[in-house]
Amino acid sequence: MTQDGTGQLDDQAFAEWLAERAGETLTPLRAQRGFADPAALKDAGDRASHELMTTALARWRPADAVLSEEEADARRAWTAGEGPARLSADRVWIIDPLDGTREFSEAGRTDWAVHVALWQRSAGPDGGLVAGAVGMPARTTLDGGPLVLGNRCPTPPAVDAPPRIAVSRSRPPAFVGELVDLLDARAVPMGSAGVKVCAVVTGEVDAYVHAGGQYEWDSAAPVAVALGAGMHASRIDGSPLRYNRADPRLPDLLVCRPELAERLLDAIARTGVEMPASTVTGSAGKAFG
Ligand SMILES: Nc1ncnc2c1ncn2[C@@H]1O[C@H](COP(=O)(O)O)[C@@H](OP(=O)(O)O)[C@H]1O
Ligand SMILES: [Mg+2]
Repeated sequence: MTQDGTGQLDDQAFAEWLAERAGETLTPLRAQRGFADPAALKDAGDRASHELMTTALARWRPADAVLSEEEADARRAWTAGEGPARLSADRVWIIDPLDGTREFSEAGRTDWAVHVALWQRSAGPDGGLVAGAVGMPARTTLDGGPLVLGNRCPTPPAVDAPPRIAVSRSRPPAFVGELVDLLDARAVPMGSAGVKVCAVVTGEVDAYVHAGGQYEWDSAAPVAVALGAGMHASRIDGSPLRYNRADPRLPDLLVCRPELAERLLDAIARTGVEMPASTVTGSAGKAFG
């Protein structure tokens, strides 16, 4: 954490730098500890990455607030008149130190990620995401470097084929079978919200649909990356995704190629799934193997 110039990086470059640094902590942990005790490996990964990221944020962005999955009270829904500093802050880093924790603890899997997003109050009536990076430390770029997607990725060309829809391996939405039938689509199970959104951005799939439970840190950085690439990102009823709320639950989302958004939203509504009036947590579907 002594790199010269880190303090001068703009927010987007800093987000990418931080995602890459966290990966440098997580990758050796898997090699050192092995996979015999998955629960201990998950805990060690969550802790080490959270520690590195919050230390870096305190050093390089001391005036900003942080919402991390791994902090005490992260999941608490605050009521009026109480709450952490982030609720009155102008800038909040929303981080998931290790997304796809389950896959991180399984040998050979590369579908886990590090999420770094910056929410800023001045970015809209409800604030908005102004920077974001998703690091995938177990995947590499063509020149062998660690894969980190920022918010300036190009939109991949449209494909004239049945839609491929990324879904959770372990907790896919209950309506996914019906959705796939309605669209003559194909479900593509994989781990990590960040990896699934990046698969949309790179053109590996055309959409990512989730429902049944998630928190702001699961989608903030991936959504910043998706919006930067010109993708559609919303709740599954088409309403906006809002961040840095008193209640951090954000249980459903749709990220997809822009030209598919209307068709997908319409098909999701036709499945009869209960639409998200609030942050109600619903039931997840049957897991993929
Ligand atoms: N029904 C649910 N309730 C709460 N969190 C959920 C969930 N389904 C998925 N998630 C969270 O969303 C992230 C991506 O899930 P998945 O890999 O299954 O697609 C994971 O984050 P973490 O790995 O950070 O816990 C997971 O915990
Ligand atoms: Mg997560």
